Amino acid sequence: MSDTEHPSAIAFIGAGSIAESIMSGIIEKGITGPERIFAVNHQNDEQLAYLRRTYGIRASRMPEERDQAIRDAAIVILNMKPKDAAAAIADYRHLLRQDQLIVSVIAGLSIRTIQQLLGGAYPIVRTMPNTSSTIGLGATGVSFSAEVSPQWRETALELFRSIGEICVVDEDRLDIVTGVSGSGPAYIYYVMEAMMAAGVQGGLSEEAARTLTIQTVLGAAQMAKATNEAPAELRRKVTSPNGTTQAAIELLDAGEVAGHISRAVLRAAERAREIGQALAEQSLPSGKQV
Ligand SMILES: NC(=O)C1=CN([C@@H]2O[C@H](COP(=O)(O)OP(=O)(O)OC[C@H]3O[C@@H](n4cnc5c(N)ncnc54)[C@H](O)[C@@H]3O)[C@@H](O)[C@H]2O)C=CC1
Ligand SMILES: O=C(O)[C@@H]1CCC=N1
Repeated sequence: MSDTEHPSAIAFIGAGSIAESIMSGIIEKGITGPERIFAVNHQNDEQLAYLRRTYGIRASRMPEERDQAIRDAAIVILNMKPKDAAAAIADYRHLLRQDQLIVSVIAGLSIRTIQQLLGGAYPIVRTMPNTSSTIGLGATGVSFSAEVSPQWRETALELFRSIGEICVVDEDRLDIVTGVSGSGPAYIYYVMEAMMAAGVQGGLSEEAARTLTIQTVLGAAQMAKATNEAPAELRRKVTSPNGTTQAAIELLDAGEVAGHISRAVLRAAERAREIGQALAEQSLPSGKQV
């Protein structure tokens, strides 16, 4: 998507980890010029200065500049924590219009609740990206409200496609997308931390343990993608009968690690649902806190 085809200005409300991942990815891919990107956060001016310096975007909490930028934006991306969503939407909804595309990356927050908080049938793209979007290797689940036109759908898909792989799913599947790929990078980092620590414990330098671990994870993911073989088959090829891998896997099996990982993914999905339910209740007049 070139700047001339889609000269849309994009406003990020919330300027933390995931906002930075998405904006850096779309700038890196040349989706839109950094001068067309605006970001605002709650109170961290240092973070906004960092984003201006690092990416050349516009970022400010000055009311005039902020309000104008949000009004001018064709696409507004909501990037705050679930607990802050209701207050943030209340702060900004007077600036938003139904001819803008509202994108949410907020875990659990349903399209219905967003529309309730906005007070109208705004076109909403609900997504679940991940932080690997920073380097164009994100994995994003996407679903649309009925109000999103085919043209807006394509624009949103191109936006997220430019920073990685996308899967369009029914909205009720976004919680399990959160469990698998939204939170997913953290599980892989968790395994990497343990592999590196063991490498050092076994006598490697930190640098060697880090290099070998990163390359191993990268190579395993690339192999799965490039060969299209099932992970179980790829694992079989590493595992010599009665060899080192078998010894390691037996230990993992004894600890029911695969079951724990599956349960962890499902627990993350369940947590997304809980967050969503609390937000839905909170959006009602006598709502409770998330
Ligand atoms: N970090 C991740 O890997 C992913 C996060 N998400 C979702 O993204 C959202 C943000 O997560 P992070 O970036 O990790 O959080 P973060 O804490 O790094 O950033 C949140 C941002 O929201 C801003 N904010 C809060 N209230 C605001 C308000 N009233 N007006 C303007 N800005 C406001 C904060 O100032 C901060 O810049 C969450 O809802 C999370 O579910 C989704 C996918 C992956
Ligand atoms: O931990 C969280 O709640 C967010 C959603 C997916 C990744 N980070």
